[in-house]
Amino acid sequence: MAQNSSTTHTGTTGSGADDGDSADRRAVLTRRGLLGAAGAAGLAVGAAGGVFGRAAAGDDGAAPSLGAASVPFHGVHQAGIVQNQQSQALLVAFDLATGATRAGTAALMRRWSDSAARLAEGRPATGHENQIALDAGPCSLTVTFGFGASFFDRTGLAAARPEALAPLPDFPDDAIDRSRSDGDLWVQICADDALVAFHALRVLQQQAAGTASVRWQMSGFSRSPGATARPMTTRNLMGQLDGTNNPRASDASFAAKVFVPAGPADPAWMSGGSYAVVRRIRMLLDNWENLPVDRQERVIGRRKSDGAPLSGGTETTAVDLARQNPDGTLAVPADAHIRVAAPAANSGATMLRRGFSYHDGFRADGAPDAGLLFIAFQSDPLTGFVPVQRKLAGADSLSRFLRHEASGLYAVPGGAAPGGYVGQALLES
Ligand SMILES: C=CC1=C(C)c2cc3[nH]c(cc4nc(cc5[nH]c(cc1n2)c(C)c5CCC(=O)O)C(CCC(=O)O)=C4C)c(C)c3C=C
Ligand SMILES: [Fe+2]
Repeated sequence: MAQNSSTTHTGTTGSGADDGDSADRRAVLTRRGLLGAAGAAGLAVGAAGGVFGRAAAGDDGAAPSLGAASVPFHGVHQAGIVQNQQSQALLVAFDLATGATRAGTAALMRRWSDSAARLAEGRPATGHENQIALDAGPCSLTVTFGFGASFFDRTGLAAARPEALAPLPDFPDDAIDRSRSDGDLWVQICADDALVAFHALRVLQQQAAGTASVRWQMSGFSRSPGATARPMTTRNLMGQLDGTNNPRASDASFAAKVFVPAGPADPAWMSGGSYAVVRRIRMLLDNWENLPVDRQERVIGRRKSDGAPLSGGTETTAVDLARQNPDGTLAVPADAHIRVAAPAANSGATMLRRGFSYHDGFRADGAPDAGLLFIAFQSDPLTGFVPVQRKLAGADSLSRFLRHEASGLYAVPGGAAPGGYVGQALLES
């Protein structure tokens, strides 16, 4: 089965996984044939990096367009994990209807997978087509499906529930709203166009009718492709470059850290899959913005302007946690986020962070309801997210500026082959 890595997405980086060095694996599509010239002209500049960034020409010499960029749905792994973050994300959890059967759930996963594959190619959905994305190409749409712990009880598959899907522990200072957490099914929809993403959401919701209904939904965003003079790590709403020290697909240990291996230790249906931890983390932005920049930098352990570690060098220089200032203090403070979260401080715990910013208006006290939809993919949350968050909750100076308000953990099965559907090996076992 092919890897689903072909895309013309050349925008901002942030997840670290599908970075510039994988550009040669990308199929370069041009806007011709997918979009009308007039409507796409503006988009073409942004997607290619155009006058600002890295440009790539199509086989007819035309610049590839943002709209025409596509990520195949089918592959060994589901799409939406290793690809660069798109500018738009819709996260949605569904609960199965009372009386939903395993067969009915399997039929839903088949419908959803068929639609996700069609939409990822820029084709209309079968049934429930609402024309919302009528004039657009696929815009790097990815749809990623996951199963929550409750999914297994509801479908009579309790015995198949992986140990790794044990409920996340309560962490100190968590303020979790259960109505916006968990869920039987989780769907991550990402695209470089808000209408394309919403179109996919509506199609999936309508195709679920009678089998599953929405439990919660959250909307996130990241940098738009072409917004910066060169492709670079995206910034979060605290203004920091966020994603620098993510594992890279070129790292020898990348697959072992992010994807479930084939082998007796893990369920066969999870082979090539991953576990997604989702946390809605509100930022106390008024407090944060009142902190002088040099103190903000000591909270994270990196320079705000360019992301360089306080131990010296540039953004990509390896952090030297032992380095001392001339006065003998640690260059990267003992409670700095990057020190407390580092794999070296957590028995090698690693995860692929692929979060999105959110902003949902303002709270009664005038503070923005805004922060990070933290999403982390890993081969085992019990050796990935859990120990790191346990440590952060107690020792990270960034935690003074954060509130964890919603939480979810989902088994994200491996990708589907053409003609198959996500979760087939589990639901037909
Ligand atoms: C449990 C895991 C983590 C949570 C929750 C988390 C929240 C969180 N992080 C930032 C901002 C930054 N994080 C950075 C690095 C970083 N963060 C984690 C883990 C969690 N972060 C790790 C493992 C790392 C890498 C550490 C390393 O090895 O260097 C950075 C620095 C840049 C980078 O490497 O990405 C920033 C900035 C926020 C704002 C936040 C919650 C809202
Ligand atoms: Fe972090």
